[in-house]
Amino acid sequence: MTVNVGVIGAGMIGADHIRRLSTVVTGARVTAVTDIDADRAAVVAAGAGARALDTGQEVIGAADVDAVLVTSWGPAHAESVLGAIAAGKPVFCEKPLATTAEDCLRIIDAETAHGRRLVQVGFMRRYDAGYRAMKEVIDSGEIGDPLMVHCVHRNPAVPERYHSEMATHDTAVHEIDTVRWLLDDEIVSAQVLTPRRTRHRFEHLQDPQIMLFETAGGARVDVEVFVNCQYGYDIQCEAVGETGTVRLPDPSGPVVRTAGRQGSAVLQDWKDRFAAAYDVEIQEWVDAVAADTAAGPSSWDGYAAAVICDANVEALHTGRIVATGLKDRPDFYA
Ligand SMILES: NC(=O)c1ccc[n+]([C@@H]2O[C@H](COP(=O)([O-])OP(=O)(O)OC[C@H]3O[C@@H](n4cnc5c(N)ncnc54)[C@H](O)[C@@H]3O)[C@@H](O)[C@H]2O)c1
Ligand SMILES: O[C@H]1[C@H](O)[C@@H](O)[C@H](O)[C@@H](O)[C@H]1O
Repeated sequence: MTVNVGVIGAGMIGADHIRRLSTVVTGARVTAVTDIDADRAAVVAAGAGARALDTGQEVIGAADVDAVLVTSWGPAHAESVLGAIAAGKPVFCEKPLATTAEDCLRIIDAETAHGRRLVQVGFMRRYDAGYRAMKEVIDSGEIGDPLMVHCVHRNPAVPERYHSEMATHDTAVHEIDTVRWLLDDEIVSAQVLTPRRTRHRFEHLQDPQIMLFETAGGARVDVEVFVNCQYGYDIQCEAVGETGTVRLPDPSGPVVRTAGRQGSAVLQDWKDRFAAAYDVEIQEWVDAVAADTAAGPSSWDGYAAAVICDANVEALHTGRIVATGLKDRPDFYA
């Protein structure tokens, strides 16, 4: 079966996923594309041999759309996801699932009422080979119960529009989801420490930030977010267990020795770092849709990320330890 995909939002990641669906992934084709920028939709649709439609609702309702991919701006996600659920169509939504916890809960209610999972959220690190290998080690029990996780998330630089709350919502959200998944544990509190700020930043930005999380099981997680580190895109993660540790492997590249030094390049762009993970993520989504099942990060994971991010932003502004106050996970998402 070929899955016909309709895409809402033809910007940077939307166009990249359309390319992926058209040329990398097997078993899918893009049939319809929309964007509030109609010219952009027309260009991107033409490149994929698809139709450009005027609205997201038209895409969702189209007879030649079996499944929907939402890659518009975050505040527009909830409406499209709710529309797809109402139409009974599977939907892949780039993160965030929605920009408020209330909207995430509306999606959970709609999906639960529908009776089976339709939604997958775009937390692509769960599809990265290195993180998957880490999870296998943790799940095997080889390092004992995990006690601590140390994470580093560094970007070379960010534009002026990037503000202090985005260090949580845009950047650390990846670690928030990844750690919940790696440990199969829930984050119950958040705290943010604010070191001396780098000179290499726009004035309004608190950079770096150190985020401290506690899980329901008592593990402690620290995340260094440093988005103007200058030297490259650097993602690190180490889980420390009772009898050993496991560390995320660095992307491999040739080691060059010359002029009395040895070294290898540091990636500069997050798109390169996770390109393979995006491929696996979208392939697995298409395979699940074709098999009439759903897998991967769920609406519940989208809700949890939203609530934990909100608590973390409150922690940043108040300097306090903030309880995340997540609801109990419904059996539907067990
Ligand atoms: N998982 C990841 O690593 C990852 C990476 C990048 C972006 N994202 C997420 O993907 C989403 C898109 O990011 P981007 O970088 O491609 O942004 P972008 O600004 O390049 O693209 C967004 C596009 O959506 C369109 N749009 C906005 N509202 C719309 C609506 N209501 N209907 C139709 N089109 C609409 C805009 O015109 C724009 O073309 C964001 O939610 C972002 O957080 C996730
Ligand atoms: O939107 C981007 C993206 O999510 C990257 O993966 C992250 O490293 C950046 O900090 C963020 O700004």
